[in-house]
Amino acid sequence: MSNIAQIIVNIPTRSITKPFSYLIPAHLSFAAIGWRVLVPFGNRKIEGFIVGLEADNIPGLKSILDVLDDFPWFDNNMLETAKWLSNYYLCSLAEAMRLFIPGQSGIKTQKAYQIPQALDWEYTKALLSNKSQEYLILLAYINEHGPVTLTDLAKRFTSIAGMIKFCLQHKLIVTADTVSKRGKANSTMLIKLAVSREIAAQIEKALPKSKTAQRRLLKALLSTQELNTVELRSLAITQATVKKLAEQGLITICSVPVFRNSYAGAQSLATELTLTSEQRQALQHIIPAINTGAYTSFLIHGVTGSGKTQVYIQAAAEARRLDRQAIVLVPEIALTSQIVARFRTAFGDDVVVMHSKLSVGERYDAWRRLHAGQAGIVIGARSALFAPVSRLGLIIIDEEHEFTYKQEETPRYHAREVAAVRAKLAGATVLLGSATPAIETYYHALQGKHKLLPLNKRVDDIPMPAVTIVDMRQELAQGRRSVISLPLQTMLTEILARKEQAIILLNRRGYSTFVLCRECGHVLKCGHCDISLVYHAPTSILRCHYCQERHAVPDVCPECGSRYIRYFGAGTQKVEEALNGLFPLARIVRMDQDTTRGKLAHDKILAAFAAGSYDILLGTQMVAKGHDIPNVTAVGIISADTALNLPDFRAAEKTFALLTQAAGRAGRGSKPGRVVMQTYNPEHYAITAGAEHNYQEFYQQELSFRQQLGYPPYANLIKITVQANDETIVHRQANQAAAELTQSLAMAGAAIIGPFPAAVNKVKDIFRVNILIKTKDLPTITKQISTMSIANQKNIIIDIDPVNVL
Ligand SMILES: Nc1ncnc2c1ncn2[C@@H]1O[C@H](COP(=O)(O)OP(=O)(O)OP(=O)(O)O)[C@@H](O)[C@H]1O
Ligand SMILES: [Zn+2]
Repeated sequence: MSNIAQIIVNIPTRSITKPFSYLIPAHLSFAAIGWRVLVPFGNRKIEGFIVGLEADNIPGLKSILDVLDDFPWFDNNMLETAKWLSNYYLCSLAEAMRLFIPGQSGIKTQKAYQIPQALDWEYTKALLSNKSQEYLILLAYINEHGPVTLTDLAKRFTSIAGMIKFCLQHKLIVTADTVSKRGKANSTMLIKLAVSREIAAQIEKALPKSKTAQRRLLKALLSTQELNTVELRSLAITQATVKKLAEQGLITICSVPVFRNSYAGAQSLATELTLTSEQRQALQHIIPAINTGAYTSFLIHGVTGSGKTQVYIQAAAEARRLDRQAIVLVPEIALTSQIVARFRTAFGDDVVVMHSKLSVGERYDAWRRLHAGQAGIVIGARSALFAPVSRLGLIIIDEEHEFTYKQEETPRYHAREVAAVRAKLAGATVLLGSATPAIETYYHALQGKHKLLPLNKRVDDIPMPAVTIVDMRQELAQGRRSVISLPLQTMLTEILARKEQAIILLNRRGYSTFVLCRECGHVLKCGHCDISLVYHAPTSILRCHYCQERHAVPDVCPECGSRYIRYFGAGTQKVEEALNGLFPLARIVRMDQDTTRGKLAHDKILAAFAAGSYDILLGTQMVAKGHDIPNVTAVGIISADTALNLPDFRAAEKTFALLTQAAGRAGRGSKPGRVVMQTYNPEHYAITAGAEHNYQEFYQQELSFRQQLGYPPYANLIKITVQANDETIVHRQANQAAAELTQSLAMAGAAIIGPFPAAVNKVKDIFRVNILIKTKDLPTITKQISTMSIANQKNIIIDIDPVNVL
């Protein structure tokens, strides 16, 4: 029989990647893989998860102290998903499993005191004879209630610290830690009669008149069989009364989980809205798939404003009807309060929202409710994928093309890939949704990996907005130097006069994006990062957007001493200034990283804008995402080219998606929408196709480009990044790694590109050099890499299917 458990301890640190061995004591022999346990670790007691079992005889092992739940925390599907993750993304099982473990440890240990077993009370009394009575009272209290915490004692005794010190010194008390789980249980107390009704009735009559509460409780139980906490409260019956009757053996107290299912709300919503014929058709495929209980994956390719959310809600309702749970992933929880609100309207308390602002207790509570099946729908960013739902029936990934679905730290997983694995194990349905699906996803859909469900029209046949492309070279030729072109200015003037609203996008924050000496051409750069400093206007400060360092603006060029220091490139602050100049009466609100630092800042700005408190919402890509505001009839894109010129093979895809999404915010209500796109590349297919809302056109062009260069979806990529604070070392190591890779992978038909310095080759004083591997046989290549020395070097990052290749 296995007597040793391998345990991953739950300490939020990346440095612990290996499990530790602990002895399983006989009375806990039922503890199996997946159980959450309490183990000694250093001089602490902490939470751990059993990941392996073996039978062996290793001397000197510490024992597991206790189990923390009465069920295994990891079910088989969760464990299998973690194993897949560790194989596919080349991380340790511990790192993969940690994804399923909510943040910080869920247990709390507190110092406590108790009386040692062999305390000689006679000796103690003698010892304390010249001390105050308080000492004996204290010891008696600890004896009766121990172990007791210092906090508890401090409430009852004054000058407790001195007494504790004395008692510890003389071994009258010993320390013992108490362990409690954070997060309150979602259960309610239920009271029942423990004796027959006849006996209960007799006792009730025999009770003295003064015991009114006890009589009231018995009477109530005689008439209703059982009472819960709420009913007890309404009868004004206290815990003390309940306890008295329980002690006499007249009643039993049990605890039952609260089950909240607000599915009823969904039905009423379903009847209120008449689905569009396209929504209905999509659901005619999705609903039977959910019912089969076998894995199916769908791609809902729906233009902006086609009502994808409603399809998600109906699909979730079907999963709930079958008593299965749903995971809903959104790109960024702070920007998606609208979808959360719609799910809440439909499902009420059945929805659990996971976000980083939850406290440990709240997070735990959410986890427990999902685990116990008391909540059926979890909405959150990519990490919600690891929610402990044991009856998974549906995974929805909204805006599936978004890059936030890729985690940029170990384990570098992509939510779309992991969702497929989890769903396959659980026999669940996957719904991917987007107006601009990732090239890979659409390609895979055409290959049959996802069933393609198009929503080609906006609800109510609302037309797509009309887009004007403005060639900024022409503007300049006509002597116009403003960041706001004439067509954009005209459009804004018109809609402001009609009391309609506008969204203006510029995906760069700050005032000026670089500062240059006109005399010698020197560009001011961060001392720690190889990137130009951004000028921020209100504080007149230069900031590095990579390490956040601040610099004062120099009076003269640090290179040549010239006074000709000038500012170039426009950020959101500059556009705000220009808009204020052109439209002094318009109410303008800016939303970018600088204005959304506070909690709920995004929500506040968006809610105020949606409520009509502002006329123009200006900001970075966060203004372009998913918002559904009927009075927005105009969208202005200051620079369609911000992402286009980056040396990234996904530059066009990013540009097309952002333009389409941004344009899609216009004209979603009864009034038609218009869009102005400013660009220096008016002929580029990402821009022309974006202006025509023509995904097919973009897809065809982009696919042939990918095919020519052998990029995804025609091959898989692996990015190897070597990092070090010394430039020579980093290059030497990267060259070595590349040589090693070439030698061992060439046979397997992989192409090795590089090493080449990262686009920003130094960040926070760390130099970075990349190597890219292209392969059509990812499993073989990753397996090969896992055996190489680079797989175990701390300063080398291996990124499977990287989203960012820069
Ligand atoms: N069947 C329907 N009848 C009437 N209105 C609907 C219907 N379905 C959805 N709507 C409304 O249409 C609007 C657009 O829907 P939704 O926000 O789901 O679009 P979307 O497809 O997610 O768009 P985007 O990709 O731009 O985020 C919303 O205001 C929604 O309430
Ligand atoms: Zn910096």
